[in-house]
Order: sequence, then structure tokens, then C-alpha cells
Amino acid sequence: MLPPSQKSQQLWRNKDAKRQAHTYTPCCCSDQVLTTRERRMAKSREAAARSVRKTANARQRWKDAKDAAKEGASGLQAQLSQTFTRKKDFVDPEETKILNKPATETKIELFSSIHPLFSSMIDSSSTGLKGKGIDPSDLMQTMNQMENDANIRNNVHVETETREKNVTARVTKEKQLNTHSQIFKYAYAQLEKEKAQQQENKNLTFSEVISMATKNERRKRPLIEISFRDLSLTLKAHNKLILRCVTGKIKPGRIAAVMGPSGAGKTTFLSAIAGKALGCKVSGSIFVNGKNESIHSYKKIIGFVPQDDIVHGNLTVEENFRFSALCRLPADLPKQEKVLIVERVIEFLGLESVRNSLVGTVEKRGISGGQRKRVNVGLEMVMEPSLMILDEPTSGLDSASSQLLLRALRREALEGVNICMVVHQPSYALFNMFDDLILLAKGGLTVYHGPVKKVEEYFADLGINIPKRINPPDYFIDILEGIAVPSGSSGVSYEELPVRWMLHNGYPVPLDMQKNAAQFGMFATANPAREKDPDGSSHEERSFVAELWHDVGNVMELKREKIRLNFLKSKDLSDRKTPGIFKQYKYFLIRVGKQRLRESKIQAIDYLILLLAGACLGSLTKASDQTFGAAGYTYTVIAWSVLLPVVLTLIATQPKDSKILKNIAYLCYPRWALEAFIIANAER
Ligand SMILES: Nc1ncnc2c1ncn2[C@@H]1O[C@H](COP(=O)(O)OP(=O)(O)OP(=O)(O)O)[C@@H](O)[C@H]1O
Repeated sequence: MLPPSQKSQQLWRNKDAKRQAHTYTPCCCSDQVLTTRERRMAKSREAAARSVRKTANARQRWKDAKDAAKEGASGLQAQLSQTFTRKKDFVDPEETKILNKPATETKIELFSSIHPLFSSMIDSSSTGLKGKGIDPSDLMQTMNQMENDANIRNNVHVETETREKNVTARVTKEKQLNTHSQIFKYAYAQLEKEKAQQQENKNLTFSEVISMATKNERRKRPLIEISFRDLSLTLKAHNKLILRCVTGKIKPGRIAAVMGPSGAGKTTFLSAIAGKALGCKVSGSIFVNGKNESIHSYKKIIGFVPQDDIVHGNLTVEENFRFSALCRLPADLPKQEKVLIVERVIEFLGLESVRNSLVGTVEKRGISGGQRKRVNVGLEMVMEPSLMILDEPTSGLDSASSQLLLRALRREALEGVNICMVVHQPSYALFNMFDDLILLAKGGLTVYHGPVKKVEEYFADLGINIPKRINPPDYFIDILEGIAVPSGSSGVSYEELPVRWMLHNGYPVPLDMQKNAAQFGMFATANPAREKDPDGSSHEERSFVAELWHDVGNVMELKREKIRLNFLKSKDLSDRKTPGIFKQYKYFLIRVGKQRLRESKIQAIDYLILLLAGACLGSLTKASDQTFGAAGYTYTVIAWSVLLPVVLTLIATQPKDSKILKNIAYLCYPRWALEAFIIANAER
């Protein structure tokens, strides 16, 4: 039990942490400038969202009324055609009843309340129809006319057009959007439209869903399928096999989970397929869309979320997304489309409430750990990748947040994105949200690779049945860890499972694994965790100098590989033209500028140094030249030293200002330029 004073302190700390996650308190003048600017932008964005919501509501009312009127009109049509078959001069009392049918009446009333034209049309049609025998299909025609009439639409506040004929027309229209609020209005209107479409899609029949999914024009992104055969990785430094004979395929439009005990080689596997396995000797083959091409040729459309954070703590959630989108989306994509993509990701990931909060650093707390994880994923989602590789994106998330993340990824998969992720201990609900499973045993050997739905059946065929009330993924991992002994009739040991998988699929079994057949009484496996030591060199006693030389060689080799990976250009097959180096340089500079403004302490020290430098320079001038107006000069130098960085930062971070001024700002701050370049290259 904590004493009351400590208890209240803890309570206060918790409250403070919560408060900081949602509101960002500036701690210096430069922060204040940014915050005020952002608050103004947030206000205009919220106004845009409100206006779009109003429009969407109006559109919904219009749609309801139109449906009601159509229903009423067809009812009317049916009744009238009945009536006209009867004697013309005979007035059926039922007719009046039908025309005054309460439901229809209500709907017609609703529709006529929207536009007076309709009420007059109803009047004239009903009397005319009754009296003169006008064809009731005129009613439908007039309705269509009304639907196409821009003035009428304006009367019901349908401000944004609802049907764009094609993308080109839309892009032309989009080019006219300039202001912040126009862009956001456009983005929110699109989002509302997508939501409405989603709602409509819920009512589709199975065949309609299939035909929709197979329509080529719905697939915006190029598809990437990765197949790998006999993929093995050996750590060069230790001559240790960490991934062995992995064969399989990850497909577009599907989410594959990679699971296995700790140290099984899951991260290594992801690095291998992403072409990021540094310090390793790779054997076997990796095919992209069935062709033997380098995965680096597609790096512009591959999103990689590593285990460690890639977010910038001194930027807000939205800023993080915006910078990623600006640098990695196609350069010719209109700005409003980029904003729309960012907004969509914020919504999909449920980050709306923290969009303006700082992500946070070690010194300054920001959003929660779960939100931070989602931001990590979002950074890659905003670049609209075709292949997404994620290393433990759900670790540290509760079940609800993990499911939210999976739902967001499912939406990506519906667009044809190929998603492969490492996941630890998923709940049963989460486990069932995956399409495929790659189960690795220690030593990087495959135990299962196929649909999630068939994994239980496969293990049951081996005689391994999942005990009641045990989560299947937990049970599989326990077996592979050697914690649980497989239940069932077969008596299969966990060490046999990789070879069982090879035999099940007719894959060749490596020689050293065949040798141990007698041990298991079958054509079986060696201990998969056993390290391969082909030349026995690891047992060799080496002198200290030889070992040091060996280590230095490995480090140098690793550095060389890193440089080659970062700077050597491979043929680009991604069909995406991202912004050029100068554009990217500009984005990085703006980003670094914002970060520096927020790092108030470092900024203050920088200013202090500049102040001292200015003072020194000023005193020197004063000492050597008495007649040059030294005092004034000193103060000028000091003032410029202090003010220049602030002025340049402000100019550089303004979204719309004189291009010349901005370029001067970029040129005048070489240190930032250098920083931006280093960061840019380190991140690629
Ligand atoms: N660069 C490296 N240097 C030394 N050992 C390495 C290196 N990379 C991987 N390994 C070893 O390879 C094995 C597989 O590592 P990997 O990170 O792929 O495992 P994992 O399944 O992702 O583990 P976890 O679930 O704990 O993250 C481990 O035993 C690890 O120690």
C-alpha cells in the first residue's frame, strides 16, 4: 500500500501523462509559434469536416427522399395502370384510398418539402393523370431531370458533386483546390463517400462482391507476389544457420502471420524477403511476381515496419504521416489526394483524437505506447505500398487495439496489398483474422505454411490435437518451444515437425537431417536448433589478434553492405516516380526545422553559443577598429546571431510563402541541410 501522499502524487502523474498525450503544451516561444499556427490550421480543418458532414447529411436526406419518391411513383404507376384498364368514367373509391395511402403520402410530403417543383409536379401529375391520362413515367423522367439539375441540388446543399466520370476529370477539378480548407473539404467529402460506398457494399450479394473484387479498375496498386524456394541464411560472422530451407509464397490481397518461438528466425525471414538481411549469406531463391528480380527494384512500393520505432518523437502524429506521404507518394499526385490518403490512414487507425499530439520522446511524453505502434504502421500505410512487411506491430497492444490494427490492414489487403507480419501470442479472434500462417521452429525451419483455416487439420493429421480451452496459436508455440508435449496418438516429437512438413510437401530433406532418421525411427530430422558448423572453424582456438582481425573484418563487411544497400541503385520496376532529391531535401529541411523548433533546450544552447560567438566577434571588431562604430556593430552581430536562425526557421516552415525567401532560408542554414541529408540517407 502506498502512503496517501505518494498515492496522490502517482494519481497526479497518471493524470498528467494522460493530459500530455492529448494536449501539447509549448514550452518556449518557438514552440508557441508552431502551436498557434497548428491550432489555426486545425480550426479550418474542423470547419471543413463540419461542412462536409452537413453536406453528407443533406445528401442522405436527398437520397432518402428520392428513394421514397421513386417508390411512391412506381406505386402510383402500378395503381394508375390498374385504374386505366377499368372504365375511364368509373371512379373507383379504392383509387382515392391508394393515392392517400399513409406511407406514400408521408414520403411524397417529405420529397415535396425538399423542392416546391416536386409538389407542383405531384399536384399536376396526380390531377392530370387522373383527369387526362398522362403517362406516369413522366414522373420518373422529371425526377431524373431534377437529379441532374445543379440548382436543385444546390437547394439541398449538395455542394460536392457525387459522381465523377473518370479519374482524369477528377484530377483536373482537383487542380483548382488551393486553400487549406478547400483541400480538407475535398478529403473529408471523399472519405464520407467511401464510407457510404462501404455501407452499400455491405448489402452486396456474394457474386457481386466477387465481381467487384475481380474488377481490374478497383485495384489501384500494382500487385506483388513473393515466392521463395529453399531460402537459407547463414550469419557470416558466426557461420551460423539462422534460417533453413524455407519454401513458400506470400500473396497479394492476403495477410500472412509469421509465428514461432523466440529466436526462431522470424525477423530474419522478414529481412530476407525485404532484401535487408545484412551480414548474412543468403542461399535459395526469391521470386517477385514469378520473376527472378531483385526486391530492391520494388523498394518504392514496399513498406517495412521494423520492431523498433521509426516515428519522430518531436513531430505530431499528423506531421509524421504528412512527411512520409510527401516524400514517398508519387510526385505527380495532387496535394489534396495526399491529404486524403493521410486522413484515411488517421481514420482507419483510430488516431483522430491524437492527430495533433506530439508522438513523444524519452524526455517529453507523448501519445500512448499503443498509439505509437499504430503511428509506426501508419507511416508505411500512407505511402500506399503494394507489399507491407511488419515486425511485431501488435506487440504491447491489447486485444482491441490489435484487432483495430488488423482491420486497418485488412482494408489495405482489399486493395491488393500483400501483407506479411510477425505476430506474438495472438488471441484466437486475432489469429482468425489472418489468411495464412508461416510457423517456424527454432533453427529457422518451417513447420507449417498455408491457410490459417487448415492448420488445425494439418496438425490433427499428424495426431496432434489441440486440447479444449487452449488457444491454438499458444499451443503450437508451446509445442515448438518444447514446453508442451504434443497430445494425441502419434507421439510426434516437436523436433520431427520440420521434416514432417518437408515430407508432406515433397520438399528435399537436407542430408544432415536425414542422418538422424534412426533416432526418430523414421526418415527424420536432426535437432533443428543445432547449429551448422561445416568447417568446424568455430571450435578452433584463435589468438586474440586473429579474433580481433576477424571481428574488424566482419564489421567492415557489414558497413560495406549497408552502404551498398543505401546508395547503390538497382533498376526501378515499381512504376512510381517519387519527388526528386531537391524536393525531398526541402521536405526534410522543413521537418528538421520543426523538430529543432520543438527541441527548445538544444535550441537555447545553440542560441547561447551564437550569442557568445556574436559577442566575441563584436569585441574583436571593437578592439581593432575604434572608428568603425564598433558598439553598433557588436549589437548587430548579436542580434543577427540570435534572430537569424529563428527567422530562417520560420520562413522555411511556412507552407506557402515566397519561393525565393524559402530558398535563401535553405541555403543559409548549411548545418540543417547537412542534418537533413544525413537523416534522409540513414532512413532510406
Ligand atoms: N546480426 C546477428 N548477429 C548475431 N546473431 C543474430 C543476428 N541476427 C540474428 N541472429 C540470431 O538468429 C536467431 C534468429 O533471430 P531473429 O531475430 O530472426 O529471431 P526472432 O524469431 O525474430 O526472435 P524474437 O521473436 O525474439 O524477436 C537468433 O538466435 C539470433 O540471436
